[in-house]
Amino acid sequence: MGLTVLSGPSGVGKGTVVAAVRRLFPDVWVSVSATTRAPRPGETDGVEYHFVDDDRFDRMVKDGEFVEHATFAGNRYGTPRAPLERRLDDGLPALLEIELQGARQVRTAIPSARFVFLTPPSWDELVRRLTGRGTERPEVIERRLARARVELTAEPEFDAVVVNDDVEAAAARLVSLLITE
Ligand SMILES: Nc1nc2c(ncn2[C@@H]2O[C@H](COP(=O)(O)OP(=O)(O)O)[C@@H](O)[C@H]2O)c(=O)[nH]1
Ligand SMILES: Nc1ncnc2c1ncn2[C@@H]1O[C@H](COP(=O)(O)OP(=O)(O)O)[C@@H](O)[C@H]1O
Repeated sequence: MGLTVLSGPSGVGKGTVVAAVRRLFPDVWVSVSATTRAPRPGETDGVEYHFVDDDRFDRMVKDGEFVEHATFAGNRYGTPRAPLERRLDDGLPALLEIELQGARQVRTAIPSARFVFLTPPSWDELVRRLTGRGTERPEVIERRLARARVELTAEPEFDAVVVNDDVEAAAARLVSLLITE
């Protein structure tokens, strides 16, 4: 049981499925990324993300503090190296929820990781979910949907594909992948 990387287009339900995975499998450790995105209502610094400004993000990049980092829809995101390495050194399961460019960097840095792609039942359903969440302005949704079209073509790069039709079923499938050698 090592590292599992979960990717998939914005709005597919990664956050929702990861929350269900935590309930089914409380031993899983989920990395907390750093981001320059502004917190959404209800998000707490250090819980969903470490919210940092651009200067701090630059310094973290320069100091080699990230396993991977990428810009997504105008904001920067990165996986802090030290907590992940501690967890993997102890041989415990770890989960990263990151976008495609970051997943590709992890594939190079940690080739033994397992890569899982979460996909929507249909394009229209993805649009409905991203719009229905109501957390982004229309132009941000457009940017994320444009990016989603690109990300969906990368599905064949992944070791496993999970369709997020039903949240609990998708979460159970992800847990089974997390605990498989
Ligand atoms: N490369 C990379 N992507 C990340 C990281 N943390 C989050 N992301 C991805 O960045 C994208 C945008 O995340 P966010 O703004 O929280 O929106 P949401 O995932 O649609 O709720 C998603 O695809 C996340 O999986 C990270 O540390 N590195
Ligand atoms: N299986 C599902 N069926 C219907 N709606 C879903 C499902 N999974 C997630 N959602 C909804 O879709 C929206 C986007 O989910 P979210 O977890 O924020 O996606 P992501 O983290 O991939 O951007 C949310 O409003 C969420 O409640």
